[in-house]
Amino acid sequence: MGRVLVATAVSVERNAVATALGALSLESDDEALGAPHRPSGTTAHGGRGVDVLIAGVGPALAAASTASALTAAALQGNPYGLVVSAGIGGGFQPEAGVGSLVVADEIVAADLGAETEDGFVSVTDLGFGTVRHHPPADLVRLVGDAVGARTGAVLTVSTVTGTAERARALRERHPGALAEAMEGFGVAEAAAAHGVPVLEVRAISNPVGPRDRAAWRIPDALAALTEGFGKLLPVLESWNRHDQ
Ligand SMILES: O=C(O)c1cccc(C(=O)CC[C@H]2O[C@@H](n3cnc4c(=O)[nH]cnc43)[C@H](O)[C@@H]2O)c1
Repeated sequence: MGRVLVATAVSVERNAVATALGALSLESDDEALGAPHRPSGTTAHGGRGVDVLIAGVGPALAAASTASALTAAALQGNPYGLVVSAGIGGGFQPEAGVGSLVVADEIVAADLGAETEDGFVSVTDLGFGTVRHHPPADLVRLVGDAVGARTGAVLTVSTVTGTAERARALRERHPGALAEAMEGFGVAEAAAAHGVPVLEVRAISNPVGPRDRAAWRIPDALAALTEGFGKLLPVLESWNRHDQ
């Protein structure tokens, strides 16, 4: 069975996933969400071939951290067979309510492009690179069913949406979007560079829209993440065994 790398952004997310694995131990790490990121000593090693990495906030750091972990594992002759970007995220309303889970069927770099007089133009429309990755459809369906999550596009943004206007603009450009977060596309780029499939799972902590940081329900979302991973792990294990 291939090993699984779960890339979270911050320690509370790593801990929420590691709790589901029974792998919470380790480095005493009291970093709160929003506190400075400490990149060292950040991996929880689950007994089930699953490692949970604190990859950092934002697509660039998440990509660099994930690529480093994938390269190190490959050089050690023990490569990963699947990468999962996991954590909390903003949910587009009313589809993705606070406390619910979303599984990405598409991981989209939503602000990678150029503003023009005629609106936003993605880098692919400018002739460069890619702005979307697709997790394996069978895995998305299996995981969505197992954890009771909606499946749809999850947007990766470098700036958390803070106005109704921007939320509306994102939904107009991406009608299938259920959630936004800040790391999925970076994690997916690293996975793609290594030829490894990717999945993204988000527990919704806040609505996408006007900024109201006090209303973020982070503990509820982290509890949903733990519960979701408890149900998801057997699916990953069996998918790895049978479908790789
Ligand atoms: O309060 C702020 O201004 C602020 C600015 C940047 C980052 C944060 C974080 O708390 C990190 C958010 C962390 O969680 C994910 N997340 C959660 N909700 C959202 C959202 O609505 N839009 C984008 N990302 C979100 C994200 O993946 C980060 O890792 C706060």
